[in-house]
This record gives sequence, structure tokens and C-alpha cells, in this order.
Amino acid sequence: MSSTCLEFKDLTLGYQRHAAVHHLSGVVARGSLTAVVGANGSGKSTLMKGVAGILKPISGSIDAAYRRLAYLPQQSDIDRSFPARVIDLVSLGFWQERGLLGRITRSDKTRLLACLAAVGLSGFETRSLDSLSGGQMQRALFARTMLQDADLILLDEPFNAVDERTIRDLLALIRQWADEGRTLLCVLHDHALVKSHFPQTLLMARKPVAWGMTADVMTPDHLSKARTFQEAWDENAGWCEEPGPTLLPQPADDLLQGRDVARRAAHV
Ligand SMILES: Nc1ncnc2c1ncn2[C@@H]1O[C@H](COP(=O)(O)OP(=O)(O)OP(=O)(O)O)[C@@H](O)[C@H]1O
Repeated sequence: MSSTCLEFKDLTLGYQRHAAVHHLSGVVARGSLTAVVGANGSGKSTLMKGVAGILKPISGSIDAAYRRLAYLPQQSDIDRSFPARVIDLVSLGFWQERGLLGRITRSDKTRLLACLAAVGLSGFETRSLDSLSGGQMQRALFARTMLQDADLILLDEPFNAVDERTIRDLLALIRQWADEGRTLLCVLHDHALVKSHFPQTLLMARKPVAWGMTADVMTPDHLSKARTFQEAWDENAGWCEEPGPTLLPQPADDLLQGRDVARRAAHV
């Protein structure tokens, strides 16, 4: 099996021909745990949507090699007013296996309850979604992700509006998934958390600024470059009028072995 899970080839993604992610090239190694960071509007969620197949590339491509994908969007993108219970939400994790109308077996139910227990939500099965706190909702979404048994997991700001204990519990699940060999991309704003828990980081400012081992990416120089790109950006500009930085693809084998392979952004 190839050691590459995703390869971005000069990828540009956007909306109404307005680019939100410019010229991204590089490789996400199978089994890697990568934080995606950058300021508001820097293209992180757009990249997640591109990988999830919700958004088609304006140019370039994503070569993907995974069996099953789980995508957890930002909480703000989820309608919690829909009259559904926790068990209904988590059961959606079966749809790739069973189809939308497939029957849930007794052993499925046992698995579902085990996932709820793993996120600390035993006994919450029949609670309505609109009665959950933000942290409980995020735990339920993690239970659904766990049920999906995906080998590629995309988490968009999973720790937004959740307390420290929930962050700790959810981080432990993320670590467990990575230890099981799953590939994770996780959009985050908390730099301290990224530095302490995520071996690889992709720093975005619509253009990729740096991508590699976290210690080499989260430097004052790169962070200041990211801020400058972001501040200089004209919301109403067209797309690709200025060349983006080129990141050398990461050798997947090196990343898997945790070697120092940080790649610097180089302007072309
Ligand atoms: N559906 C859309 N239609 C048009 N433009 C969009 C759409 N979604 C996002 N954008 C624009 O694309 C750019 C990147 O947005 P994106 O949501 O990817 O940023 P982000 O880095 O995830 O930001 P945040 O940290 O605030 O979540 C922004 O300028 C945003 O306004």
C-alpha cells in the first residue's frame, strides 16, 4: 500500500472563480497527524471541503488514496434545530456501510453505544440535539466519526467553544486514531495546542506559507509571513494574479518516520 494518502498538485480552490486556496502542492502521508492553521479567511475550511469532495478544484488536483473518509465540519455549519436525537445523529456514521435506508442491526447498536460511551455520552441516546451543550454536541459528533471507522478524518475546528476537559478527552481520541494508523487533518486556531499535540502543520494564508514538522513551521518568521499575506489580501481581487509560494512535496516515508523534513516556502 502506498505511503501517500493525499497529494495536492498545484491545487487552487475557490468560489465563483475567486480563489480561497492558491497553488497548493504537497503530500499528506498515510497515518500522519497534521494541523491546518492560519488566520480567519485563510482557506482552511475551503481546503477541508476540497478534500471532502464538496468543492471541485478551479485548477490543479487532489489525488486521494483512502478507503473511507469522515468529515466533521465547523459546528456553525451544523443545523441543531432539526428535531433529531443523539442516537439519530450518531447512526449517520453507518451510512457508508449500510446506505441511508439500511437497517441497523443489534451488533451495530452495540457498536454505537460503545462509541457513545467512549466519548462520555452514555445515557444520552434519546436526548434531542437542541438540548445539548456545545461540548456535548462535539462529543456526539466525535462518536459519529468513530463509528464511521474512516481511514482519513477531517476535523474543522473541533475544539471551538468546548471546555478544557472536553478538549483533553477529544484530543485523546485524536491521538488514538492516529496511533491506529488513520490519517488526520485538523483545522485549529490554538497554536500552543498545535505545538504540543500535532507532529505536522500546514500554515495557510490562502497561499501555503509553510508545511512540515510543526516546530519548523510555527516559527515567528512564518507566522509573520502568514499575517502579511493575509493583511495584504484584497477581498475583491480576481484570482491568481500573483504567483504563490511553492512548497516542495513532503516525502511521505520521512514524515511517517518522524524525521525532520520541514519544507520552506519559496517564492517563484
Ligand atoms: N460559500 C462561499 N462563497 C463565497 N466565498 C466563500 C464561501 N466560503 C468561504 N468563502 C471565502 O473564502 C475565503 C476562505 O474562507 P474559509 O472559510 O476557507 O477560511 P478559514 O481559514 O476556514 O476561516 P475561519 O478561520 O474564519 O474559519 C474567505 O474569504 C471566505 O469569505
